Amino acid sequence: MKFSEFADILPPNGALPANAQITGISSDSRRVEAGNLFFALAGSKADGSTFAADAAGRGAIAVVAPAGHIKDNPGAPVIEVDDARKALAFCAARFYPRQPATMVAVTGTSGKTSVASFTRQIWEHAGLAAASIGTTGVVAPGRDDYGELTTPDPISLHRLLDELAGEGVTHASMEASSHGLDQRRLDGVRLAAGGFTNLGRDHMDYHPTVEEYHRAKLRLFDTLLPKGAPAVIFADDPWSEPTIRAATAAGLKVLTVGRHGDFLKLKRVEHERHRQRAEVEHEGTIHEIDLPLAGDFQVANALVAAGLSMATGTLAGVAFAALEKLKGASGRLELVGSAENGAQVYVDYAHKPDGLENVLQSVRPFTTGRVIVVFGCGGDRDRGKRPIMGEIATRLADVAIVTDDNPRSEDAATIRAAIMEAAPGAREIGDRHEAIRTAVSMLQEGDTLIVAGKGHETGQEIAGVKHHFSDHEEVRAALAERLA
Ligand SMILES: CC(=O)N[C@H]1[C@@H](OP(=O)(O)OP(=O)(O)OC[C@H]2O[C@@H](n3ccc(=O)[nH]c3=O)[C@H](O)[C@@H]2O)O[C@H](CO)[C@@H](O)[C@@H]1O[C@H](C)C(=O)N[C@@H](C)C(=O)N[C@H](CCC(=O)O)C(=O)O
Ligand SMILES: Nc1ncnc2c1ncn2[C@@H]1O[C@H](COP(=O)(O)OP(=O)(O)OP(=O)(O)O)[C@@H](O)[C@H]1O
Ligand SMILES: N[C@H](CCC[C@H](N)C(=O)O)C(=O)O
Ligand SMILES: [Mg+2]
Repeated sequence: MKFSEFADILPPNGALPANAQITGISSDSRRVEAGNLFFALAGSKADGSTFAADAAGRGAIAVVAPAGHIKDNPGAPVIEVDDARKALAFCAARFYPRQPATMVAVTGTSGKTSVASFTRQIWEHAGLAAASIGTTGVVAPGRDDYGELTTPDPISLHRLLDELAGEGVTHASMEASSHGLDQRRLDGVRLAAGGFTNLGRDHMDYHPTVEEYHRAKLRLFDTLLPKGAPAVIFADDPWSEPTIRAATAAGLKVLTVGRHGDFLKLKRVEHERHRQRAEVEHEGTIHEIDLPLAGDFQVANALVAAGLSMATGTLAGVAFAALEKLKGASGRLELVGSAENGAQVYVDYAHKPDGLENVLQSVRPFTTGRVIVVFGCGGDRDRGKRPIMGEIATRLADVAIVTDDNPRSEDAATIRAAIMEAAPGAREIGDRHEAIRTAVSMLQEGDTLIVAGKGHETGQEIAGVKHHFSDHEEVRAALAERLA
């Protein structure tokens, strides 16, 4: 691709002719190849500008950097821009030009993975070639790839979107994490609609205040979506109102869903252990929906997904019929097995205060015995949530077992101690394998066990090393041991 093809994104540079061939785009000097445009990004750990000479040495044709960051001549032309991350996102979208024709993004503290997956499933039910992109990876016709980030970096994202479009995918739903929005990872995506689930405490290690965390999420509505595009907003969250206000001010077509919703109004819901029966009003007609999923929060996720599919052209009847066939995303209040006495064991991805609170509350009405929870908190992540989650677990569960969940570079015992401080009466069993075995061995008739925090994950990261670990496998093995 010629440099001139980026003319509306990058300013001209006397040292770089308009017909210079750009062979690729990179934001990591270690991966630069001859002829690549290198984007020097100021990150959380390093300033990419310090690697400009390294990139030039590997053959970078030019370095795009924030104004004033590169002081010495790196050995390649320097192109200064106001916002290097934004420039990277747009250049990536130009370099990998194809995207599925209908793209939607969902943001919120909890429920993004579920909504992205449900939206894809509704589209599939409607006979469309659909994909979803998020925490659990990429699902599309003929693909089920594991992912590393919730919102991929712009280069990987646009390479992926281009491939998907090339494979015939016309509809795609993606998760917009607050990191992704803040770092402009999806600025170049041509979005048709956006969704909002809820807002709670999360990533306080990255965003200084909850208001700034909310503002990062709002970029989806006030910056990324084109005027007039539909914004499907869950209406029953404390943060719904400010989100609706921002989306309205941005000129979006606000469609609210939930008990306070106008577009999809939840009139009545009956929660059962493994399903929910909901009555939803749409344009004056009441639809009865039998949602085959555990967890009352899934009704909210299903409504946002239905709203996103309908806002992009799926007929109401088709969307509602699809809800009755939904499969939960892996590890989202997923029933993994039962003990011989009927006690049930769920694996759930709750790793934030709101998520934990929700999941423990959801199973209480169907638990005649005790609610038992095994959980921990990740290392190198928000430290403030540790005591909060300890308090929630002891308040809402009858038995709380505090264990490890990806200590990463931190001392695992210190993380557990911070949780235990606010969890009087909780048991501490650091080894997650042991913690799950102990919890399964204590199951009595009527009990429900929630193994929280890892969901679909297949590793336990300790001191920078990822060890294979699956809550699903551990639960199954512990249940088998009980029977043996
Ligand atoms: C804190 C954070 O979000 N970091 C992300 C960010 O890295 P960064 O820009 O801060 O990188 P940095 O290490 O400071 O380096 C700055 C720049 O120098 C470059 N560099 C560095 C070294 C070198 O030798 N040469 C070089 O060019 C780097 O490539 C980078 O461009 O941009 C990178 C590329 O997009 C991401 O891979 C990286 O994600 C890290 C691995 C991460 O753990 N991110 C998590 C926290 C995250 O993003 N999570 C969200 C939300 C999860 C959820 O709740 O669902 C997600 O979307 O997954
Ligand atoms: N609408 C919701 N409201 C509250 N809690 C929810 C909701 N949806 C899911 N949860 C809880 O949050 C956990 C994670 O759900 P999900 O993966 O769909 O969210 P997410 O926003 O993608 O999370 P992450 O940012 O960690 O990827 C679930 O296992 C469940 O415990
Ligand atoms: N995307 C989230 C996942 C956290 C999952 C939990 N198991 C943990 O390790 O804290 C993060 O990287 O912060
Ligand atoms: Mg997710």
